[in-house]
Amino acid sequence: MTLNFSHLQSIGWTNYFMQQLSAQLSFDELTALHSDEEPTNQPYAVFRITAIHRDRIEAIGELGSSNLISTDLLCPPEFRPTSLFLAVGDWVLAERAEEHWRIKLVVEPKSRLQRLSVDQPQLIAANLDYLWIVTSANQDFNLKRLQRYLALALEANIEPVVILTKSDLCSEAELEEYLAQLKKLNCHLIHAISTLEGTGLDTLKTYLNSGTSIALVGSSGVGKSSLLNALAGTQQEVAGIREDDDKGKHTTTARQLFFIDSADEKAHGKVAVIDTPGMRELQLFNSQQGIEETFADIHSLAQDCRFSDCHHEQEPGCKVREALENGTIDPSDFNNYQKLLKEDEHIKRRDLGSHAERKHQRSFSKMVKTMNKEIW
Ligand SMILES: Nc1nc2c(ncn2[C@@H]2O[C@H](COP(=O)(O)OP(=O)(O)OP(=O)(O)O)[C@@H](O)[C@H]2O)c(=O)[nH]1
Ligand SMILES: [Zn+2]
Repeated sequence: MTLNFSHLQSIGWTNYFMQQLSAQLSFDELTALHSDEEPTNQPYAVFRITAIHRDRIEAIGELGSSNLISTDLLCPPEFRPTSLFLAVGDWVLAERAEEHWRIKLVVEPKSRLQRLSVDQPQLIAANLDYLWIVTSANQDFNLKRLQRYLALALEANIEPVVILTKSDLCSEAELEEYLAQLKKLNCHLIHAISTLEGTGLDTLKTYLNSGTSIALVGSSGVGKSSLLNALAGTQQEVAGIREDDDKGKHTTTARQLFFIDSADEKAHGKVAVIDTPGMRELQLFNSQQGIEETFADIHSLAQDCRFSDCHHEQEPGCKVREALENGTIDPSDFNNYQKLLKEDEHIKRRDLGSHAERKHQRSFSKMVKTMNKEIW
């Protein structure tokens, strides 16, 4: 039989993930996944992680041809600590474990956002199409912080969208000035809105196509939740009904994925949105490429410096210095470029030891899994 992923598609499942999953499974496992069994006997099912709590993982999936259901997944030790191995938005294959479902593998993600939190790498979200970088048209406005978010998105190959909120708080002239500054960023999707006056919301609705996944980042109070509520038309709610019980249905957590109705004509279409209230300080790591893309103009000049290891200080033939002197590049952009790269380099050097250790652990658990498969 052909698998019916129709409900999953409305929450972001695509052929891309099917291909990844097929490549990760053995023939027998694939056959079992496509089995004709009743949902109650189905050995495997695909779920999307919607929340990661200390003691449990919430996910949403489709059993048989039933509607979407929400359930808790069992998390085996090889996926712990979850902050390293699982992210909200990840697709997982789970196997039946009596009346529960246990995570078996993570479908190779299309994109993953990560940061350093209390000196530890932490996955923020996975499989996003857009990162909505939200700032407000008042004292929160800070280009340097936006560049940091931009690097985060570009590093993860997620399309960044800059949203300037609370446009009602400033004059036309001030708004023009804010927008002029934003246009200097290496991001061509920029929108000014006011949820108070309802302006600009229609443009944002064009992003809300069925199956799309969006995360919102920005300082506390810039209006992320207000924006989401305005777009959803209602309070955010978790799609699907819970299979087992009603505990923790709306527990607040830093990492939670909600579904709002899509704005396109497809009935029952959903858009996955992740609000990130916990992300006040964003510490990037492993983000060299994202930083270079964020400052593409400076980076491309740096490629032309006479010395490949040019520090852009007093070296002869430095194209960056030259551009700084003739005003082609902004000194504050240059400072931020240098600062972010230095931070990234510093963390890389400091963490080299522990990262290598983790990589070793991961390849070890992979080896054990392969051995188990062979024994089977
Ligand atoms: N003037 C004006 N105020 C707004 C607008 N949007 C939101 N606000 C106000 O800004 C405040 C913060 O809004 P929230 O939506 O809670 O901000 P947030 O980004 O979700 O904040 P955290 O949840 O702390 O991350 C509230 O008092 C809102 O009423 C707007 O378009 N114009
Ligand atoms: Zn140089």
